Amino acid sequence: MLTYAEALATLLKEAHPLETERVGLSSSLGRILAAYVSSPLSLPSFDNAAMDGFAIRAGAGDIPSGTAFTIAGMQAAGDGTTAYPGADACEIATGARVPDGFDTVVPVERCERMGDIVRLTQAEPRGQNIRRAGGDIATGAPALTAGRRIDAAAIMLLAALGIGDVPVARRPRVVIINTGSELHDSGPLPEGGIHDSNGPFLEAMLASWGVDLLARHRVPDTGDAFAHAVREAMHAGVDLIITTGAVSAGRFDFVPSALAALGARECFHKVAIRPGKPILAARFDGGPLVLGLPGNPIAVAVGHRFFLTPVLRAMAGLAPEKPLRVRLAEGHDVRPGLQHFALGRVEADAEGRQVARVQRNQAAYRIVPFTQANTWLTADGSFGEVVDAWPLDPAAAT
Ligand SMILES: Nc1nc2c(c(=O)[nH]1)N[C@H]1C(S)=C(S)[C@@H](COP(=O)(O)OP(=O)(O)OC[C@H]3O[C@@H](n4cnc5c(N)ncnc54)[C@H](O)[C@@H]3O)O[C@H]1N2
Ligand code: MOO
Ligand SMILES: [Mg+2]
Repeated sequence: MLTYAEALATLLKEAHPLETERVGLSSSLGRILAAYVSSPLSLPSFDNAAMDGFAIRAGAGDIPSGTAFTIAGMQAAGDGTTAYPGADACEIATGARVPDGFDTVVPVERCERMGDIVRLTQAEPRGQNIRRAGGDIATGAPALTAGRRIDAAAIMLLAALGIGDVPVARRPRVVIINTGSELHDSGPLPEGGIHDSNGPFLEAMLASWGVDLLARHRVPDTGDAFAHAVREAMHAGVDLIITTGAVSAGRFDFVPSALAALGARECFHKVAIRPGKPILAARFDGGPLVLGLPGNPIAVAVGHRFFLTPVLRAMAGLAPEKPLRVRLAEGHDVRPGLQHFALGRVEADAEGRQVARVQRNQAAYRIVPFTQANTWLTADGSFGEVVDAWPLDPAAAT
């Protein structure tokens, strides 16, 4: 049986970066920047007043209190370059261009105006209250790095730089296929039925990552129904099919054979991990990649976090994630020979140091501990002094 590292390496060979597309700024939120953005202009692009008051031509040194100037005009925000030949002062608004040769802005609170004369009521250091051109970012300087998930802050900077559209990674076209005759939506259940939790979970996680979800099918435990859903997904031009259930050792575990019958090339089936051991990956040459997750919900959560997320990152052109190494508060014995993924919490201990605790009473089928965890902890063999910690929600990872 493959180790996790071997299985992941095999899988990532099949996950190629998707093409880049350009999107308008207003539809770029949440997208992953596909290329480095350097600043096309300097910000601010001209020297402008930081305060409402008077622009002064102070000349050499600071301006003593009581100095008076004749006001030659008014410079409003948005006015172009206006020269004030021979003048030493003009009224100015916050954000307005500082006229050439003027070198200080005195706020209205620090002077008094009589007609077209303004007199300083306090000494004013030269050069005050001017936002210098390029003071925020210079032309050609790095603005945003490739791989950045575009958030509102990035949009503020891109808009300030006058950038109207950005290169982003194309979103993968994904189809989810949940298998199980026992599965039902919310509401009353027939005898033996259960509510489908894998489907809504995967749909939510993929929405927060940002994919183009073409469909979510639920199929009964027959290979034909499953094959029909796979064929429909392939006609729709899907990049990635995620299935849940029917990959283990039972009579109704038809996914491996159904995919083989459809011509998929199996990349691996069963990995030395827990939860998630029966996981499967297959590839339709020239077609989609298939990730066959086990049916147990926590195995689906592990499959999503440690197999699907690395695939989504590779398709978005992102480098593999790096976990945080943290100290374990207490030991946690596990079955040797398997790589374990345990739900946990990373918190500051009494001394304020990051420490990890494994969630108690978690099992491959229990869902409640998942809602109380804030991290996944991984270790091959027993959990010793330190473990690797991964944020629960990969969209939050950088
Ligand atoms: N003899 C063996 N039995 C099992 C083994 C094994 O090695 N030998 N592996 C166990 C492990 S580990 C897992 S994980 C499960 C995975 O089995 P399948 O992938 O075949 O999944 P199913 O049998 O279809 O379902 C398992 C379990 O999960 C429930 N389920 C399925 N889909 C959903 C869904 N969408 N929402 C909520 N719950 C779902 C299903 O009702 C079953 O209870 O196999 C073990 N068995
Ligand atoms: O893969 Mo499992 O260990 O039951 O979820
Ligand atoms: Mg089964």
